[in-house]
Amino acid sequence: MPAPTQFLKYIDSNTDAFIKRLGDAVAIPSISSDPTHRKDVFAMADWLNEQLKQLGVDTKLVDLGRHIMDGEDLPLPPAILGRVGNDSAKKTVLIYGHFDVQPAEKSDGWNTEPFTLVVNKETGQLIGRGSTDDKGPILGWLNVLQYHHENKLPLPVNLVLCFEGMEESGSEGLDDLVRRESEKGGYFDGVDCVCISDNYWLNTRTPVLTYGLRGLSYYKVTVSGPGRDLHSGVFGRTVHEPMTDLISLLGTLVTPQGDILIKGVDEMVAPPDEEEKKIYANLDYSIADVEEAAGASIALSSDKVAVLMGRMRSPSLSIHGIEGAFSAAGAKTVIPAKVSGRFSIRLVPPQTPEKIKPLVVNHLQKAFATLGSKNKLTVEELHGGKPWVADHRHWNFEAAKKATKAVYGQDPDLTREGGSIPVTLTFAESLGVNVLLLPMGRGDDGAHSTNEKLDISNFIEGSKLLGTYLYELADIQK
Ligand SMILES: C[C@H](N)C(=O)N[C@@H](Cc1c[nH]cn1)C(=O)O
Ligand SMILES: [Zn+2]
Ligand SMILES: [Zn+2]
Repeated sequence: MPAPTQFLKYIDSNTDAFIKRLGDAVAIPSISSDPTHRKDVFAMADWLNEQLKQLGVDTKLVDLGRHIMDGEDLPLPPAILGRVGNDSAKKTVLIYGHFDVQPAEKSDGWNTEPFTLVVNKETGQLIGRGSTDDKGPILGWLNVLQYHHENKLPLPVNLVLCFEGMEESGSEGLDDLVRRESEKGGYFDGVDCVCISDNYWLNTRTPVLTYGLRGLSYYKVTVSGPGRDLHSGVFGRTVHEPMTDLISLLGTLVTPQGDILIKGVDEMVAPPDEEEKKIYANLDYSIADVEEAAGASIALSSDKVAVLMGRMRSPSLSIHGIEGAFSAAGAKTVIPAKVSGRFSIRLVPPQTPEKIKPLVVNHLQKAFATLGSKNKLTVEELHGGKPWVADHRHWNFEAAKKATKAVYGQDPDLTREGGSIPVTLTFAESLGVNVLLLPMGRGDDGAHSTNEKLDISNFIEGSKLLGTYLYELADIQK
C-alpha cells in the first residue's frame, strides 16, 4: 500500500519544525566515550523519552547497570524501549537507533560550534554533531510518528522501538537486554523484522539498502617505564623511551597501503571470486566519490572495485591516537613516562573479536620483545563486535526497495557498510528475523568527522522513506 499523499505533504510542510527539533537534539552533547559528558547522555535519553511520550509512544527506560571506562566506574545510560500498536493482524517492526554521538570540539577543525545545528540554506545542509549519526535518522522516525499521532491515524504496522546511548562505545549492556527481551513473553517477542537507519549512501546521489556491516575489535596498547615525565636533555639516549617503543610497535601493525601485518588477520578472509567482484563493479561509485567524501585525492587505489572491497569485504586496521603524548603548542622537551596507542580492526566474516584478539596480543608481545626495551607493555581490548551479513532477497528488503522507488524514483543499490553497529547481529540471532539497514544520509556527510552534516533533502525525503517503508511492509507477502 503506498504511503498516503497526506503523509508526504505533512512531512514537506513541517520541515522547519522538524529542523528545529533536530537542533534541540544536537544541542545535547551526548558523547558516550567521555565520562565528563555522561550526564548529557542521560539528558539526551530523557529528552528523547519525553518526545516519544508526547507522540503517543508507550515507553520505558531500562537501566543497563554500570561499567568501567578508562578506570572510572560509571552508570550506563538507559535504553529506551517503546511500543506503538499491538494489532495481531499487523506485522511488528523493531526500530533501532542510538542517541549518543562521537566527541567533537570546534578546535578539531569545525567551521561552526559542533553542538549548535547550523542551517545553511545556500548549501541545503544541516551541520552539527549527530546530524547524520544518528540523531537525524532517529528524528526521522519521530517525524513519521508525529503525522500519525496528530492526525489520530493508526500506523500500518506495530512498532517496537529500541534506542540506546552507548553505540559509539561498544553498546555496553545492550546485548544482554536484547537477548532477554527476545525470549517468549519479552518486550521484543513477536517482532517480524528489524530496521536500522544508522549508516550512509555510498555516494551523494543513489539511495542504498545495506545488508552487511563490519565487526570491530578495539585495542589500547600502553608502554610505561620512567617513574615520571623526564627532561629529554638529561635523559635522552640514557633511558628506554616509552614513546619510541610505542611508535615502533604501532609501525608493525599495518602498511601505508592498508595491508594488515598481524599474521593471520588478512589471511583469515577468503579472496573474492569473479562473481563477487561483479557486485562491486555494478555499484554506482567512483574514485571521485571517495575522494570528495575524504576531502582529498588520497584513495589507496584507482580501481573502484579494489576500493569498494577494501571498505566492504576486507578487514582494515586504523590507528586512532596516542594518549599521554605532548600535543600542545610550543616545543616542550619532554619524554612522556607513559603513553597509550589506540587502534582498531574492522572485521569481516569469518573474523570475530575472539578469534582476532590472540593474534593481536601475540603480535604485540613478540614485536615488543624484539625492541629489547626495559619498559613495560600492556595490551587491552576495549570493546568488540561481530560482523553481520543478511539475506537481501527477504521481504523486508523488498518493502524497502519499493519504498525507495516510490520516494526517490530510483532503485537502491545494495551495499555492505564498512562501519559497525554491534547490536545488529544480536538482533538477527536472538530474534531469528531479518534485519535491514535503511540509511538516511549521504556518503559525504562526515560522520565521526569535523563539520558532520545531513542534507535537508535527505532529512525530509529520508523521513518520507521511513514512513513509506512501513506502508510497503504492511502489504508485502511474508
Ligand atoms: C555505522 C554507525 N553509524 C557507526 O558509526 N558505528 C560506530 C560504532 C563504534 C564502535 N566503536 C566506536 N564506535 C563505528 O562504526 O565506528
Ligand atoms: Zn557513529
Ligand atoms: Zn551511528
